[in-house]
Amino acid sequence: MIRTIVLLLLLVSAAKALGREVVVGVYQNPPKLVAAADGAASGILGDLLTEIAGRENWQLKTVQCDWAYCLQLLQAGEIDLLPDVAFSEERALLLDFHRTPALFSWSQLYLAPGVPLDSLADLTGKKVLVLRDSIQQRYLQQQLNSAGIEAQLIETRSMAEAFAMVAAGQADAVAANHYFGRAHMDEYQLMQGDIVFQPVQLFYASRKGRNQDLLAVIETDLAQWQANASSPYYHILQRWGANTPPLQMPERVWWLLSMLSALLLLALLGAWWLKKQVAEKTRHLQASEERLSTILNSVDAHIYIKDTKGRYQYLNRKVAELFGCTAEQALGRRDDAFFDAATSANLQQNDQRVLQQGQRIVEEERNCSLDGQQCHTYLSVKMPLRDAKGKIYALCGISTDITEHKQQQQEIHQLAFYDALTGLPNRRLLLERLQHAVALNQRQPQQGALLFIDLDHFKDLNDSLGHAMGDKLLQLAAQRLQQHLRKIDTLARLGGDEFVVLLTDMHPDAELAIQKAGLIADKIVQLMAEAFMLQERPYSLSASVGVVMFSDGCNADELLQRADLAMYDAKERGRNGVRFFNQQMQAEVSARTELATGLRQAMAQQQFVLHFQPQIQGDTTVGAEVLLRWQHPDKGLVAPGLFIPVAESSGQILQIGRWVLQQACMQLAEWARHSDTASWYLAVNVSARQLHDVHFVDEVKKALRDNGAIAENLVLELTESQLLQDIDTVIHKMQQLTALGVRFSLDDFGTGYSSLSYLKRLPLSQLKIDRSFVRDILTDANDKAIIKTILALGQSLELAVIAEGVETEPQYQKLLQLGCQQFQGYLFGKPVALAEFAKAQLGSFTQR
Ligand SMILES: Nc1nc2c(ncn2[C@@H]2O[C@H](COP(=O)(O)O[C@H]3[C@@H](O)[C@H](n4cnc5c(=O)[nH]c(N)nc54)O[C@@H]3COP(=O)(O)O)[C@@H](O)[C@H]2O)c(=O)[nH]1
Repeated sequence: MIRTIVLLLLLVSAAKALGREVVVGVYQNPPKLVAAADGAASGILGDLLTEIAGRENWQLKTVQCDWAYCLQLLQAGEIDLLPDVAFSEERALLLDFHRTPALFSWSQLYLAPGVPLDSLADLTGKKVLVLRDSIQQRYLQQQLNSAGIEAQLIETRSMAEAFAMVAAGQADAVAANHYFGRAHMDEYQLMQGDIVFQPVQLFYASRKGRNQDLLAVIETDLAQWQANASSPYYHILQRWGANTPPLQMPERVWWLLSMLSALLLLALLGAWWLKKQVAEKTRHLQASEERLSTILNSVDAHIYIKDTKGRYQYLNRKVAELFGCTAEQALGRRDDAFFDAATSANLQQNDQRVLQQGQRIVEEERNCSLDGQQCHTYLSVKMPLRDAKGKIYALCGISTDITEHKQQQQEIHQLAFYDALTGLPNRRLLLERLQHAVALNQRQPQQGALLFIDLDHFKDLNDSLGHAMGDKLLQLAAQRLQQHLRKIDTLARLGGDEFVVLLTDMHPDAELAIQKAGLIADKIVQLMAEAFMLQERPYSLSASVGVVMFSDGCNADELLQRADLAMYDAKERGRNGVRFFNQQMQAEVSARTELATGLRQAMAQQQFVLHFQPQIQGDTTVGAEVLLRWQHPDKGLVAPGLFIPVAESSGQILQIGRWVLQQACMQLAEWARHSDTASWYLAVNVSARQLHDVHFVDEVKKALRDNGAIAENLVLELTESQLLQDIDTVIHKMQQLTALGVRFSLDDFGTGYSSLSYLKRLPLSQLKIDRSFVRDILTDANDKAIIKTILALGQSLELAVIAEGVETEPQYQKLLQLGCQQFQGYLFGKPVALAEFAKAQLGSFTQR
């Protein structure tokens, strides 16, 4: 055993004597590490290693490399030791270190002259040189990243190169250990910056698990030497100018480092807070973007953004639906990808007004799909979008589909201004156009005319063939008229069977214009007289036309009223003709209007009175005709011929007739109470309007009932003309009343169409020979013949016949001779008030 130990000791000492080869990496980092001219390791750490190697009999073999390469060689195990290696946890995974630091060092920034640098933030935009793979590089990069500072870190291979580059103005600063910086800053004329960072402990390092023995020796020596101020350690430090005690940091460095750390902490806190704010803002933005998107996609409008080239940059759900694709598919495409050529050209034109002239426009756009099949109308509001400098970079559009609204508007317009049956303009549109034409004519007289057309006896068609056929005929008439008019003329339907033609620009010469209007009116009468085919059968009617020419100071309403008057005049003159308006018509209308007003007052103020004219048979008064008079406060007694026609046309005859019936029945009832007069009857005139009124029968019944009159004593006088219309209804009404006992007399007999066929159907009691025949009975053989015929007719139909207008004894005698038995006329008594009538008829009749 002892021999073995001795042997080992001998081997160790032999090995020592031989000297161990230690491969050392050397790079230039003065004064800490320097490669001497012969390649030997020098500088503080080189000399220390040489001192230790000398004592331990190590043969140092140096390998020159730059820092990064040296580190690679050490990790690869190709060198045994590398001085000047700062400790880090990361490196400790790959390398072994001794425990006692060989040196303490820190890093500082060295600056080109004039570069201000008070804090890390000042590095923004600066170029900073760092040794490649150095801990300064890693540290600075981390700090800059976490503080969000954008500085450019540029790698270099050596400190000397880096200092030279800053000196040459190629960079703003260089990060270096303070040993190198202090030793070289003056040489390169750089300034020491206030930023101090990363204090480090420097060691000799070896590849993990390889040279523990070497590191153990270094550890022992360093520990002993650092504890002894006269040791080689301090000599070497002194030699390389590192006079300050290297084992502790200078106070300023600590202070600076603390400040830096505090600043860093603040910066980190600031960065964290900023990050939080940004995250929060981003969240808010995202949330509000989602909200906005939800809103934009829910609204019932098409919202979009187009760039200056008309390419879609944004579109909401409605637009995507319209295009039939997703929003993403539509982005970047132009309108010509979705609309037909005309639409996209129009859209482009509108867009250019916004994009080039910066206008905000509101336009109605009619957009049709690519195939032109689907067209919609939009109300589009488009406005330019500008950047911070006011330059237009896009447009934003909001388009609302108003197709339905437009259609409704069109329908409303159609309903408001056009006649539903014929499609012609209605009264309102006619008046609008007429007002316009009148105004134009006043500025530029070109002569215009208004033609009022009314179909004659149109009611008969409705009554006989039904309203559907009536409507059909109105449509055919409208078409026929329209075909013969110019495009600039207006044909309107006012309602019922009334049409109006507005003719403008007829002729500057008034005479010629009147001629032209007359020709057109005649043509219309001809056109309407041509048969219409209804249910495949020809139906003929006629029309009456009133014409008025535009004249000074006459407005649209007045013109229409005048044309209407002229048309009525045409009707009164036998229909199927044309009448031009003249002032006399106007005067008649004014008089009629005045009269109608007077009649209303007369009724209200009980100004009507009844006169009675006797009717004679043999020598006896058998009854009387009731004749209406108006006791006018100014004009005296007004005869019915002057007001009955107006009462008829204004409809007041219904009220007046009711009153007459009531009064007549009252009188009948009164007479019935006295034996002398009990058999007297009263003949009451009934107007056409009354007879055709639906309440007529009831009103007669009511008058009889109200007054307790005997129906058999009431004679109602009708005229032949009243029986032309709606004969069946009239017969039915007469039958209802004759069933009660009421009698009917046919007045003015012989003047109208005395048709035997209807005479036989009518439940009549009496025929009344018109006084025009009686007047000339003695002189006119014709009249005499007519009277004879009427008397014969009455006999054969078993009707009583009464002659009216008997004024003279010879007339009376002649009538008696011809066989007439009943008479009425001035010969027997004029129509007089009741009192006078009673006085005259009760006793004095025989004295005539
Ligand atoms: N609907 C109603 N119509 C009425 C009513 N009262 C009258 N009338 C209508 O007015 C017409 C004119 O009536 P009047 O002016 O009263 O004339 C009557 C007689 O005065 C006139 N007459 C009678 N005898 C003679 C005569 O010998 N010579 C002569 N020149 N005239 C005479 O005739 C009129 C009566 O005619 P008629 O009715 O045909 O019998 C009148 O014709 C009615 O139409 C009324 O209440 N309601």
